[in-house]
Amino acid sequence: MIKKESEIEKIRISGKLAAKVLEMIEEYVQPDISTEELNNICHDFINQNNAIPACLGYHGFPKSVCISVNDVVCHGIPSKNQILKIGDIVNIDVTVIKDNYYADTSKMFFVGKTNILSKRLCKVTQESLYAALNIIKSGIPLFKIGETIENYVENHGFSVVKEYCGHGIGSSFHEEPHVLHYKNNNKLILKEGMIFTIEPMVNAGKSEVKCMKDGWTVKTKDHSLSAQYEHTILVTNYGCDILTWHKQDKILPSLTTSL
Ligand SMILES: CCc1ccsc1-c1ccc(O)c(O)c1
Ligand SMILES: [Mn+2]
Ligand SMILES: [Mn+2]
Ligand SMILES: [Mn+2]
Repeated sequence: MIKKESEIEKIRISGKLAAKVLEMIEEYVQPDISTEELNNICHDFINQNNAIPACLGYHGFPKSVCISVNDVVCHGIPSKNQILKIGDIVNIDVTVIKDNYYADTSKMFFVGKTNILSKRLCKVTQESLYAALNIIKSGIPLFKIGETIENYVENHGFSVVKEYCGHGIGSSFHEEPHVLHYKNNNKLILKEGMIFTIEPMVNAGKSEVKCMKDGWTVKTKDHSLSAQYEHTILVTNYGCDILTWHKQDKILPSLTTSL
C-alpha cells in the first residue's frame, strides 16, 4: 500500500497526463457532440502521449473513458447515439496507464447554460471532495474521509452513493484500501506514501442506484441528477499532494494542513 519514491515519481507523471486529458477535452464538450466522439478524442490524446486508456477492456468495458450524463451516476458507455444538449451535466472519468503506472481522475462539465440545481449539485460534490482532501495527512484514520464527505453532502441536502468507493492505485487500477465516501469505522491509519483515489458520487435526490441492462450504466433510482469528482492523491506528512490536479481545480495542487 505504501509506494517507493521511484513509483511515486511514475504515478506523478501518469497523474499529470490524466489531468491533461480533462483539460484538453473541455473545449469539445459542447451541444451536438456525441459521447462517442468525446471518447475517441480522449483515446487518441492518450495514445499520442504514449499511454494506454485503462478502462478499455477492463472487466470487458467497451470504451476508453466513462462518460456519465445527468442521472447517470457512473460507468456511462460513450455512444454515437448519445448527443449532448444544452443543460446537460457530464462526468468524464479518465484512467491512464503510462510506463506501467495508473492514475485516475474525473470531473463534471456543463453543456452550455445549466440550471441552478445542476450547478449547486456539482459545486457541493466538488466541495465535498475538497473537504476530504483538506483533512488528509499521515496519522489520521481512513474513516475520517467518509465522515467528512457524508457530513458535507447531507448538510447540503444531497445524498452519497454507497455502492462505489475510492481505491488504492499504482501498478494496478484497484488496490487496497477501499475508500468509502460515507460514515464507516475503518481505522486504518493513513501513512506517507499511500496513493489512492477519492471519488464521491452525489445524488440530488435519494442515494439508491440501479444498473441498466447493458451491465454498465448506473443510474439514480429516482431519476435525480448525479455528480462525481475524482482525484488520485498521495498522502504526505503535511497533508496530501493532488497528483491529478488540473487548472480548472479550485484548490491548490499541494495541500498543507491548516495549522
Ligand atoms: C470502466 C472502468 C470500470 C469498470 C469496472 S469499475 C470501473 C471504474 C470506472 C471508473 C473509476 O474511477 C474506477 O475506479 C473504476
Ligand atoms: Mn475514475
Ligand atoms: Mn476510480
Ligand atoms: Mn451524472
